[in-house]
Amino acid sequence: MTAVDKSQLLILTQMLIKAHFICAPSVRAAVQQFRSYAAQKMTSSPKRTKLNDEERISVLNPLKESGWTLVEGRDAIYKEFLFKDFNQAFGFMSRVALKAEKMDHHPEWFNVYNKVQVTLSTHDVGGLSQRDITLANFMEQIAK
Ligand SMILES: C[C@H](O)[C@H](O)[C@H]1CNC2=NC(N)=NC(=O)C2=N1
Repeated sequence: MTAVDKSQLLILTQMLIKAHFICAPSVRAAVQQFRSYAAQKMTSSPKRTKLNDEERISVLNPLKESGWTLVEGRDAIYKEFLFKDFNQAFGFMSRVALKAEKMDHHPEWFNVYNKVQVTLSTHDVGGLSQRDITLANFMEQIAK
């Protein structure tokens, strides 16, 4: 390596170090933002498109066995949950509410004392989507 090469290399290295210190915090913030956006998309935001015929059979049948029914005259599913008392019912609703907010997908529901009646449908697409299935399965998990 010639002397000129060495000094050029030194200047370039110094520039890179400077650039790194100037850019690093904002780049790191952007990378962090992208990561959490991607994580959110992957973990808690299934697609908001109508279920196709195949999906209807594979994902709806298990829910039907757990007491979910198809709503008449509307592409939605329904279930009535019964708890020991209001405390249990409201605890259930609180946990579902946090999940719903995370998913940006909200149940239609009605509560009196120990009873919670739930209807799930995706208004944006005018029918059932994977989000309804995910939320219904979450309710099944925590109602046990
Ligand atoms: C603007 C906002 O993303 C939409 O209104 C979301 C909110 N929560 C929702 N919840 C339900 N159940 N269906 C939706 O289509 C829906 N859309």
